[in-house]
Amino acid sequence: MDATIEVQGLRKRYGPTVAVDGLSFTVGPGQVTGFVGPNGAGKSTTMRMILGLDRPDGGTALVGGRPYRTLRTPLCRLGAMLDAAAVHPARRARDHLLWLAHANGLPSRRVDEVIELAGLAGVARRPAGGYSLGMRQRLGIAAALLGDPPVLMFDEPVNGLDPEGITWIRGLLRSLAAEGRAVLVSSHLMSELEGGADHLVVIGRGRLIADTGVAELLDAASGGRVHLRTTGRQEAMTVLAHAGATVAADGRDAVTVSGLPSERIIALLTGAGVPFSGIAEHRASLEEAYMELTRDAVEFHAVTGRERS
Ligand SMILES: Nc1ncnc2c1ncn2[C@@H]1O[C@H](COP(=O)(O)OP(=O)(O)OP(=O)(O)O)[C@@H](O)[C@H]1O
Repeated sequence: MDATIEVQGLRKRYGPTVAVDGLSFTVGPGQVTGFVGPNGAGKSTTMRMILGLDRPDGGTALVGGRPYRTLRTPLCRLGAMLDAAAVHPARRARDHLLWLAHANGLPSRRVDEVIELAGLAGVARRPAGGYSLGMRQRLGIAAALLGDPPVLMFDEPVNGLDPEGITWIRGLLRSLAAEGRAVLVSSHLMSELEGGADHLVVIGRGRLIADTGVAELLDAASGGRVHLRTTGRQEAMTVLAHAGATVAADGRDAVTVSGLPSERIIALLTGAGVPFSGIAEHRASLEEAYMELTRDAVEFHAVTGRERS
């Protein structure tokens, strides 16, 4: 079976609210795809439709080429965590997982493997009622991994976790993708995906804003800007502007230059005898790139928020 999720023209409306508005994207194997958008953008609704928990008003969502509801061994096709595991407080993690495994025809041996994978070995025999949010997230992830599925989907898995938990999840997602699986992970905070995702599907107001590799997005957002440190700021600005660059003073002894590559800037300044002590190409952060992409969607939400109050 293909390790893919294919969403095509997906639509969902709740009364007057259009939650998902003609969304199409593909989640491919061997990479972590970040599914990003502001609060209310439609991420959870899309994931519920992929899992067949919500019926689309239009469009299709396929897991390995088939609708989730038609899969004969769904747990072995797609593992998902939409909420931190909801477990009876008196039930132990191991028993919860054993019950899930047996209900799906999976061996008890697999339960011990996922307990190990999710880092729950130390607490698996304690009642879940005493678990922290982080431990419940790990239990949800263990359950998603039970069927060893080629496709994984996690809704806001790092929400509320401490830095150690975030680092752990990031590593886990990367290793799952390195095994060739398709991994879709949602977040409303781009910073949570920095260093964790290879590809991004960005949505706003239920619509696709960007479907792009992380590297391409960062290159585009970096915009060829160069930071220059110089004691001859005015002179540097004149020389570079004359050569066609866009220049902006940046503090007392620095200039931001766009429109010229660094080698050309160095050649021009050296030729004109303008001293400079540092030159660095600007690298946008993922957060910066995301803010740029979603500005319109966020403005929309700010307006509707005011209208509601
Ligand atoms: N069951 C529902 N009934 C009515 N409206 C809903 C329902 N589920 C979602 N919505 C609305 O649909 C829109 C999309 O919500 P959704 O939860 O899918 O967004 P999200 O991107 O997952 O947001 P968040 O990052 O806050 O989880 C929102 O306006 C939300 O209020």
